[in-house]
Amino acid sequence: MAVFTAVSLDDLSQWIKQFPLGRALALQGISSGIDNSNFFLTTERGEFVLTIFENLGIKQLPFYVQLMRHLAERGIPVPAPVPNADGELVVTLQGKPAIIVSRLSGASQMDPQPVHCAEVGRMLARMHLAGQDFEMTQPNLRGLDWVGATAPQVLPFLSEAEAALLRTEVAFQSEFAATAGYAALARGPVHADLFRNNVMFEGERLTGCFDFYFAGVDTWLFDVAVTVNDWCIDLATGALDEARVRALLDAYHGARPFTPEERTAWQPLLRAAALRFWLSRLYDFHLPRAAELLTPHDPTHFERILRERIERTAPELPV
Ligand SMILES: Nc1ncnc2c1ncn2[C@@H]1O[C@H](COP(=O)(O)OP(=O)(O)OP(=O)(O)O)[C@@H](O)[C@H]1O
Ligand SMILES: N[C@@H](CCO)C(=O)O
Repeated sequence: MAVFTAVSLDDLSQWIKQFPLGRALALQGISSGIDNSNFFLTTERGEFVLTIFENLGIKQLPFYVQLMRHLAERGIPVPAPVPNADGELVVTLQGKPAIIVSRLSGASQMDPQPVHCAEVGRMLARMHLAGQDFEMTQPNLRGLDWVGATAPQVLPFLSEAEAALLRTEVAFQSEFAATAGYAALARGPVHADLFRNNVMFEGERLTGCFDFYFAGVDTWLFDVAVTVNDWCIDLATGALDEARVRALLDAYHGARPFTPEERTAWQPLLRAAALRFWLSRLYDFHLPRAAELLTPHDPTHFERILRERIERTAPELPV
């Protein structure tokens, strides 16, 4: 159950008046999600999602929320934050930061086919392009600095084989990040967590994506790698499914062509993306937050993906 802060319609009756949404008519807690309290909110003006932030620092929120607004204004199908009468997007509810955003239609596609992967690839490329003139900046807070700081914290909990893999991969990624080829990669705001559960579909049509709370400025290719490592794999083994990889990459390339530097960096970045989620899952598994209420994600899933990417060359980026 992912409603950590209790809110009733009664609690909202005064609070909602600062928004141009009319009266709140219905409020329903959303049970999925592990980081925030989410509610479907029906008002006289339509369907919305109310999010109360449980863990995110107030300092980071403006980047995420303004980025959603920026992308929504440019026609990318992401939840549009609703400003209050003072133009503020983040307001306090029950003593915590909260936002109201538009509700996307559709449902997650947890068994994606090439047609769905193509939609995701096209949308991701459009999102990268639309983010180019976003003025705020915040690094990817799960980037290489975080990897370097977090790996030593989990190492004491690992088997010898796991520890060896982690050490070797962190060293490999640090070396790669110091190359001129890496420095030449295109960068901008990236979603950085575009997994199957963060995208909505109606049939074969993508209706939107959400959960921007790991967004930051990083290489566009890292975002592509994160997305491919979830959308285009056999979940049991972590192996890439060539037809889905091709569909996603071709569609992305059609909207924003890959560069020669990106073609060179593709295999290392697939590994970087696997490492990032292996490490965050290891951290959550071995060092859970005091108030953690839910079962952490399985770290071995991303260990398998990382080993796969090291052992087998993935389909190359299209030319
Ligand atoms: N704008 C939206 N439109 C429709 N549904 C939404 C929207 N935002 C969130 N949801 C629903 O709420 C659920 C939880 O949202 P979200 O994934 O953002 O929460 P979270 O706590 O950050 O989760 P996690 O960290 O596990 O990804 C989603 O699975 C989705 O069903
Ligand atoms: N997508 C992340 C969870 C955080 O959103 C994972 O699968 O580990």
